[in-house]
Amino acid sequence: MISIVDITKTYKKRPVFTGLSVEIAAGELFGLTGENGAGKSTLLSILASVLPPDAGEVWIGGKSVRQQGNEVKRLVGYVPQEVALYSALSGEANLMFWGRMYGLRGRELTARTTEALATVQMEDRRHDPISAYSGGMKRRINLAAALLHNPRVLILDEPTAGVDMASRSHIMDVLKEKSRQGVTIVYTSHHMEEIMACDRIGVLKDGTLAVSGTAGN
Ligand SMILES: Nc1ncnc2c1ncn2[C@@H]1O[C@H](COP(=O)(O)OP(=O)(O)OP(=O)(O)O)[C@@H](O)[C@H]1O
Repeated sequence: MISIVDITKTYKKRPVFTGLSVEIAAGELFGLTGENGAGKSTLLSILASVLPPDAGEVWIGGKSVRQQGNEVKRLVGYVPQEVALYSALSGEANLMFWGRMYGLRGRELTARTTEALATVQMEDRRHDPISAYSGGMKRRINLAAALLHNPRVLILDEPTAGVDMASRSHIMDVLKEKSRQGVTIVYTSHHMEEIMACDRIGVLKDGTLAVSGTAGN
């Protein structure tokens, strides 16, 4: 489902990775970890078609992130590390906004918003403005926004950072269920137990990716 072929990325002459390749199968829950600055967010932004690689190619569902970025974005739900929400609007209004951006309208938009709020257990605070949410609640709404259009691929940059333990374990359950339904998930975390729950683990270090196990396992 995701094919990363020999990609290179350099910031101001400092290489983040050189010649990185990996295949991620449909329905796989792939955990990515590594020290601060190892390049996890950079790799995820490339997969989400937000940042181009300097060289190499990434294919998602057979589409090139370089040449078919807009089609890739339709296939992908992306949660960046920074929370991107309108603080004056309620959680529900933020989700409705994102849903419209994904082309959802009318009853479908309302139903998907309600479903996403339930998935991240935020129904009771749906009408409160984002400015009244805790950091963990904002992360949960950000994750809900990525789920709205039922994407085939989820790219999640530390979706549980700042989230309390009970909600983290609920989010992991949601991700495992999505993966069982065939959604391909690439997920970063600094929590070892969350990484260990993945089908395969990739560790980024010194510009290379060491991967445990075999694709499809
Ligand atoms: N816009 C940028 N300009 C210059 N250098 C950058 C930029 N973004 C990231 N870097 C550098 O690229 C390297 C990888 O950063 P990245 O944010 O991908 O790491 P990370 O593994 O996600 O780290 P963390 O665990 O802290 O989130 C770091 O050395 C970082 O300083």
